Amino acid sequence: MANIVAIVGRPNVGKSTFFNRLVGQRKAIMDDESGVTRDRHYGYAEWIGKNFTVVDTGGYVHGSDDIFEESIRKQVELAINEATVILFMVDVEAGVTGLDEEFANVLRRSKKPIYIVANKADTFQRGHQAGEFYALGLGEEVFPISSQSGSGTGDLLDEVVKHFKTEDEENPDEGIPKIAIMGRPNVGKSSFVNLLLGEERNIVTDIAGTTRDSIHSRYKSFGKEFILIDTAGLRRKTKVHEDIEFYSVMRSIRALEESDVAVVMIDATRGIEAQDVNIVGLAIKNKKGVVILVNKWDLVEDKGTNTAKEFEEMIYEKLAPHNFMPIIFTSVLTKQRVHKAIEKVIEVYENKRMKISTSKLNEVMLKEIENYPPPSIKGKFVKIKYVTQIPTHNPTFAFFCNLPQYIRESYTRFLENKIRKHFGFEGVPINVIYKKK
Ligand SMILES: Nc1nc2c(ncn2[C@@H]2O[C@H](COP(=O)(O)OP(=O)(O)OP(=O)(O)O)[C@@H](O)[C@H]2O)c(=O)[nH]1
Ligand SMILES: Nc1nc2c(ncn2[C@@H]2O[C@H](COP(=O)(O)OP(=O)(O)OP(=O)(O)O)[C@@H](O)[C@H]2O)c(=O)[nH]1
Repeated sequence: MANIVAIVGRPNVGKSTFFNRLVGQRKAIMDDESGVTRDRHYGYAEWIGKNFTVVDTGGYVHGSDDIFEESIRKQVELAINEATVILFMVDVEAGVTGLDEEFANVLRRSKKPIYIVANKADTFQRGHQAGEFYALGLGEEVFPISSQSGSGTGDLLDEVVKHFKTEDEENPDEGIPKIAIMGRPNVGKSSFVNLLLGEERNIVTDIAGTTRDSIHSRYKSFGKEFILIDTAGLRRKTKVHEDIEFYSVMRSIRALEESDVAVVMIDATRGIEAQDVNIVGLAIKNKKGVVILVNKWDLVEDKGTNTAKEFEEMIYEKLAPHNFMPIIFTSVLTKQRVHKAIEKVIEVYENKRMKISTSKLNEVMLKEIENYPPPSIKGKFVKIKYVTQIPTHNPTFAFFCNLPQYIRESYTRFLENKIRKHFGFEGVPINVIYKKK
């Protein structure tokens, strides 16, 4: 089971700053204007050898009937449901505010361990003022910290990790593909997700809560188990338009980072467009498996025997030199080939984890290399001695040779093509690297 730390608190106390410090990347969106962190953000962190997930909740404004704020409130509750430990962040500069008290009232109902994190305690003097938060009558202890400088965070984390389960527990999600569904607006992402989760919905496990909107929920659909990343954002449409594009891009990127396989949906009625090419490029750059769905296939009129083939060629041409992604023609509306799409995703995931033995690899590849050795450059002859697959998260092949610097890009493509020809790896980016030997 995962260890989850949720950071909650009213807007502008420094949740994003603290989150970024823990996660070590600028994953959350930060802004001086309050209320900017509008979505649940999560990332992975580590403290003295213990790994955990950090959830940064957006600002929570009580008693408002604004839909957007309502959804924020829900997300906070969700975070609370899912958390192993709750960090309730307050601001020593501001002292106890009415909103802090309202937060405390909600949090008091939670049975989870809660720590009050008194942020912006940049100086010793400020640290002393943190004592006033004991008045909230909540939590195990108040920890003065400065998210900006990092002071005090170590003591806090030492306490927090005491609540974690031990590391040697098996990851229950090991071997289950994490899927991100990507694509331009209106291509059918929500419909696809709803089809997967809707009628044949069958939640296998949830990290903690019972809600379907869990951060990493495992589903079984069409007979396959998988984890959909950040589906809440896909299915729940807010009525607020400001910055929606920005947030949807952010969400896609985040979902992509967390996933093993990206399902990229293309609209059959529009063909492949620049934005689609960008999305696929992003997935490949991130070394994710890719499955392309050409959706709304039902809307394509007068389909002949070659229509799909022509479509495929057009896509590969636009994505050149990448031609390893499977393409499935689907209609989410009529459920045509949706089952096949899911099967393909699982297959690509398995390809991504595939390991080829060194003996097999050398047997096959050294023969190919002998038939077509690296062309000599400036009188230099490159001699490749052996090849091995390096144990990494995505297929990486190291070719050991005398003069790695004299190998051209085109020869790398040749090697990649031969690996694919013999061993498959459909849908998965391959790394070919050279080492001096
Ligand atoms: N002095 C000081 N300022 C801080 C510290 N941590 C954060 N801030 C500042 O406080 C402001 C709000 O920080 P954020 O991290 O955006 O706060 P948030 O709680 O995520 O805010 P919302 O997105 O509105 O929920 C920013 O201007 C930060 O630079 C700190 O330790 N000391
Ligand atoms: N004919 C047809 N319509 C479809 C298909 N898939 C989705 N649609 C329709 O296309 C429209 C957009 O679908 P959504 O699922 O909302 O698309 P989305 O990609 O989630 O859109 P955004 O949330 O804007 O990014 C809806 O009216 C769907 O009913 C399909 O396979 N065939």
